[in-house]
Amino acid sequence: MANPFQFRPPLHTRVLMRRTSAYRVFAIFYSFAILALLYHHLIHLLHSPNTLSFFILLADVLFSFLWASSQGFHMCPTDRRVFIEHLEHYVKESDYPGLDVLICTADPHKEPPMGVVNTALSMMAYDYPTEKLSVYVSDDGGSKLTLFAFMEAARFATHWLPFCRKNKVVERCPEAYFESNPSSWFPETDQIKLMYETMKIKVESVVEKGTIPHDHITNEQEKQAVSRWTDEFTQANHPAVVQVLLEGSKDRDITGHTMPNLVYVSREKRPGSPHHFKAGALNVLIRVSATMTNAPVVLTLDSDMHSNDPQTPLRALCYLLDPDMDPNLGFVQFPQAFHGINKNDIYAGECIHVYQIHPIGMDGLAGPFHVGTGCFFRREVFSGVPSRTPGLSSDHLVSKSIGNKEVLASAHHVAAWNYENQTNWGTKIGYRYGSLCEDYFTGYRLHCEGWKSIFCNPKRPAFLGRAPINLNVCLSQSKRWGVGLLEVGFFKHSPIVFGLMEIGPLMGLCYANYAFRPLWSIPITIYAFLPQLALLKGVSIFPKVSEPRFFLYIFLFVGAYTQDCLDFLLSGATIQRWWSTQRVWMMRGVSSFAFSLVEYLLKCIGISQFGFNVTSKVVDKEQSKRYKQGIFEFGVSSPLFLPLTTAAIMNLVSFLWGMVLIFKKKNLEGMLLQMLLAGFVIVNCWPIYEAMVLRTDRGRMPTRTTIISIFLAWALYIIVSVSPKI
Ligand SMILES: O=c1ccn([C@@H]2O[C@H](COP(=O)(O)OP(=O)(O)O[C@H]3O[C@H](CO)[C@@H](O)[C@H](O)[C@H]3O)[C@@H](O)[C@H]2O)c(=O)[nH]1
Ligand SMILES: [Mn+2]
Repeated sequence: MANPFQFRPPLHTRVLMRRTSAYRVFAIFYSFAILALLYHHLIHLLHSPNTLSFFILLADVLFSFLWASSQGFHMCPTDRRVFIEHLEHYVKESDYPGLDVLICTADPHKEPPMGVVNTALSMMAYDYPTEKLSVYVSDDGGSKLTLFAFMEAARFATHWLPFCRKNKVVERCPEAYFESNPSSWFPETDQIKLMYETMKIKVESVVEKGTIPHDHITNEQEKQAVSRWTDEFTQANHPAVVQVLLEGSKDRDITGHTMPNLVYVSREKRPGSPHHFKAGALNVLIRVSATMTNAPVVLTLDSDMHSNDPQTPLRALCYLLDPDMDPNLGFVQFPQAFHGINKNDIYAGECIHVYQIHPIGMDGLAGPFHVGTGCFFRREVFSGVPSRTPGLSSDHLVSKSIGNKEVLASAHHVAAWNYENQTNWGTKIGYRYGSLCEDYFTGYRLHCEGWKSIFCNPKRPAFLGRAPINLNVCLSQSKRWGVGLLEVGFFKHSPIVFGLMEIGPLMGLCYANYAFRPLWSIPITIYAFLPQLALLKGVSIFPKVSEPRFFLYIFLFVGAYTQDCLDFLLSGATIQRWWSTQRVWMMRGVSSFAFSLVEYLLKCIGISQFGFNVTSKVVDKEQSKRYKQGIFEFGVSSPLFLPLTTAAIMNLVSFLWGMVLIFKKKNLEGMLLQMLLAGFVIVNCWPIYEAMVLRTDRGRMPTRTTIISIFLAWALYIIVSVSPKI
């Protein structure tokens, strides 16, 4: 008998990208070129061992390793499409699974509550049956100001949700909607805008003052909630607070329609007991939501990522509800995308490699890594290895109302500081502890357990967040990532050993490529200083133009750069943005990644401790103006800038000295590659010279930093000039 379902139109399709064969052929040629270079280095080192050759060999070996590990991303790049319009052939809207949205925030001063509120409102307004939707907010800042913002938001939501529904608004984050000057102005728009502005002013003034005036508390329930902030209540020492702000079974919007659940959670914190940062916060939310609604689908989000498309959950359902899907599908990852990026994306905030090129590459293997936000999980993923009987049915729904006393008691119980003691939370279940990149680490562990993932990359970004608009913040953020990645690289189940066996060689390579990213700092730093120091001493270290090896170098450099640039252009980015990305890559190499390596080593020998330094989302007006003009922001005298300025000075001086040498000795042939290298670095460092010498605004390079780096460059020169081997 014919299967009655076999004529249903597909929910999604998948194809291997056309560029795959070109990638593979190029990889073969490139590998031979690398082997030839390494062979030559080795022979040379054996014949005449010296420090310089050793460092160059070390740099090239690391470059080669990192290049080889990046090939995992290039063997099966995959393109997918989903067809939301076919979903009705598979499931009725009333049978959609429940969806629990988990949002994290950590600090009302770095993450303004109005931003978090906007994120939550945009999710509450999803095109999804409201009775199946719950939004949970974790506040690691333990701040009554954030709670107050959400009490206001809950009231505003009863107007905002029907407004979006009635007018079919696509932009459901209120701030973004009003900012975009909507062309279709509806009769109620002015009124709702006024309501939003009033709420915003009220919340912002409360946050600024740091206290909630009595007259702002309108009912007994709110009074009780706020009264938990006693004098002993501090950010690092307080009991659990679970506050139901909207209850789907009771609350109605102004048109009488049901509302989604909205729950505020601040887990218990006690001094001296580890709380595992965001991973710990998410695990509490996973448990609290399990006691209250236990939806089979869980969406995790950062506080600054608002929804940009109300149909996003339906896209995820196209995979999660497909009866022919691999039963081990664990999560559907959407890329991080950003708004407010300047024209040339000077800080490479879009991270095209991390959020586009690499996930597309992994999607043809076991699936993309988890990037912390914008990810739809099957709840089961958090309870251990995949079972053979997956279920997304609604029998999971919990029967009691979320405001029920018993339910609230168990919600508080699972948010207690010591709840996880003697359990597998963080080791075998939930988000995994042990890395500051809890997202990457958890995704890795899930893949090792046999779960699969899928990359969903719609044309209209599903979520939009904010990327740092300040170089120091940007470098600190990548320093934190660097430490987190090294923690995975040198973890007992490191991707390079355990991963390769567990998830297959290509996936293992992909994970290893990230785990060892901070190692880029070694070859980049060597190439930023050594050939230049040699140039200052008049020593030629690369082959002459007449030698065939000269072309080997040119091929290796141009080949890698061209492939990367093409990858970028194919993902829709501009060439200027690619240029910025390669520049920031070098900056990270000498600065943040080098710092991560040092910080990680110090931690290993027990000298230092590190924490999750939350990325600031506060926007300074003046800085934001400079950012829009594409001007780099230095301003503070941060140690992270020192390697940048030192390298900038070293390259400039050696280039000028090289010119002198060429004129005097006419030895252009032997020095050409060193001169080209220094010239390339100088072009990249242009904004640094400007900031050191030409600029007068507040974002210029602090004079202190410039002076220290002149001294450092000079000291390096002295060290090298007294060592006879170079
Ligand atoms: O103790 C903490 C620290 C952070 N967070 C939250 O974690 C999220 C991410 O923090 P943020 O500082 O914005 O991280 P990013 O610099 O954007 O970092 C990226 O890298 C992180 C891992 O290092 C991932 O968790 C993020 O999803 C990813 O966007 C935010 O919502 C924070 O509120 C907590 O809840 N508790
Ligand atoms: Mn963030």
